[in-house]
Amino acid sequence: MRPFSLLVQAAAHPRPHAHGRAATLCAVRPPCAPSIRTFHKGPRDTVTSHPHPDEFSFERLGLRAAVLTAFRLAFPSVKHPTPIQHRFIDAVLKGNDVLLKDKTGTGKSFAAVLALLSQKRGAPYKSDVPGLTAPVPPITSLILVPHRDLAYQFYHWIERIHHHMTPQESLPSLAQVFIRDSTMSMEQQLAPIQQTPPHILIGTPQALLDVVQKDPKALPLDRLSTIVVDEVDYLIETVPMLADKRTMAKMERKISQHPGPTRLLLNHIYSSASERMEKASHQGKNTKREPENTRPQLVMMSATLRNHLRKFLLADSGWFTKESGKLVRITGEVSPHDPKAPQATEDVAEGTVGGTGIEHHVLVVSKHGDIMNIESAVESPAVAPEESEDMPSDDDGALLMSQEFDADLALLTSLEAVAASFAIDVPSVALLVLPSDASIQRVVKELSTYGVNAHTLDVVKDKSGRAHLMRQDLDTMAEKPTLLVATLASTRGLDLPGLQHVFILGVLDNGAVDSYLHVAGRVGRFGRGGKVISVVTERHAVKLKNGKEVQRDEPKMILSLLKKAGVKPTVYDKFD
Ligand SMILES: Nc1ncnc2c1ncn2[C@@H]1O[C@H](COP(=O)(O)OP(=O)(O)OP(=O)(O)O)[C@@H](O)[C@H]1O
Repeated sequence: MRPFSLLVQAAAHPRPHAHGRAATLCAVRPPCAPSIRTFHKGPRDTVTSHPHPDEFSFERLGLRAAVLTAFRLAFPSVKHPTPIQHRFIDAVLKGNDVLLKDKTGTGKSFAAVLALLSQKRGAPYKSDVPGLTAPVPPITSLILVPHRDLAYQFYHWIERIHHHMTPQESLPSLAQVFIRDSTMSMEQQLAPIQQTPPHILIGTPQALLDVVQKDPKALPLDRLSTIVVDEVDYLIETVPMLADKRTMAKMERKISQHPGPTRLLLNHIYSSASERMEKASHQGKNTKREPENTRPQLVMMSATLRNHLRKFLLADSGWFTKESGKLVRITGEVSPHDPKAPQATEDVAEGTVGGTGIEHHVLVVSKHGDIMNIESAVESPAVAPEESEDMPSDDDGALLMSQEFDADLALLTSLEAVAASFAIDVPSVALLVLPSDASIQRVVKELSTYGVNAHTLDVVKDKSGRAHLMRQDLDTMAEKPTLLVATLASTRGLDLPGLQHVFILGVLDNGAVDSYLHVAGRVGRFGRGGKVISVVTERHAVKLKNGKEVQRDEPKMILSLLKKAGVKPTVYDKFD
């Protein structure tokens, strides 16, 4: 079996040179200024994603020599950092807190890895773990990710670089993954991390929170130098500005009563750090010299960062530094839907789909099983209809199909459309993303009855420590094209550079634009092209859990979200 790396090796090439605009670092005013609810935007560091080799080089960034040499050998196709990567790595290595937003597939996560690998490791200390007598080095950085596949992707990049490092420390001392694993007890999972604390620990917030809640001393989180939160808008829930203030208040109450694991974990880490720093300053200790008496540097990033989340992070969370000039905000090319752009509203997506060469198609499945391009898929821009009253909302509970609509027929016809497109259009590998409540197993089974080589998308680590796609012999992908099937929850941030086609079944996340942007962003990475093909069902009645019947108009929902995302559906020429 060939490793997952082969997908990565087919990695994107940088775009042809484009001149980057000079960027200015900006600092956000310390949150101790005026009111806690006041949000100081400050100037943004807005730069272009395109590389400019003369100005920007990995060599100038001060990466650790061993890391630089190994990275060059492991990723020969990655020649120059983009201006944003340059700014980002520089800011991280200087110890600043960073809030980064740039399009999907522009190398944010990859740049974070290079920066973290180059960080200095703290001095060994006497651990609290029973039975551990010799001093151990601290965990330097913690990377928080929304799902296991992304954790293994980070791990895999590090593994590839580690392979070329000299002198070579052991891989577990460089990086380890900590995710929920039902096959092992928490203690069994923790043992290798406690025995050999890694330089970089990659984990999901829930798994780490489980540990902290059971035993706050089990992991030395009080000695972390840096915390990176990838896909921050997915991990931290905030309430958007709504016209209905009562609903907003209700949602805010819900979040404060039941904060998610990332909030709880960061609250734990940063409030403990503040307490320690306060105590140390009362005792007159020099906090700079004692790692356990400082707060960890915080780096957060995503391709989509709504204003309400940004406000929460910068003004209310209390996690970012209050030190003047120590917080760097970096924003990629401004999308036409950025709040700075004319007519933009809070409700409009603040992100764009990564590649410029991505085509967006929408196929509509009729009640009678016909498949056709969405009506407005022409050269002219699609006009999105107004939001309708009868569109189901999250509060209505899960949707149930009504008697008149044959959900099974719709599903099978949609899968038939995917199977047909896959057969004629996909040379090696494609991704099919399903709604969160769909059964991957059933879809994989149905697709195989249409002769599709379909598999669950699953990145795993094997016994030798290598990360790869489960059950995938990537050697055979070109001979036997493969369709990887996943749900929305497990595709965030995933990098499959060979991917040129993403199929989306239905309208994901009830029409949330950001979800579409992230799924679509699995293609078109680093300037490559790709196709995003949504297969939706004609308007039909659905029964909600509360017994109410509403109309679900998927064609209308998708047109509305595409308009917000700033993209136009074009005709998919394989169908009428
Ligand atoms: N400077 C570079 N030149 C060429 N390729 C690069 C460069 N930096 C990263 N890449 C490649 O680009 C791909 C995308 O990287 P990455 O997953 O870090 O993007 P991202 O911005 O984090 O995406 P997302 O927003 O979807 O999480 C990877 O395959 C990586 O190897």
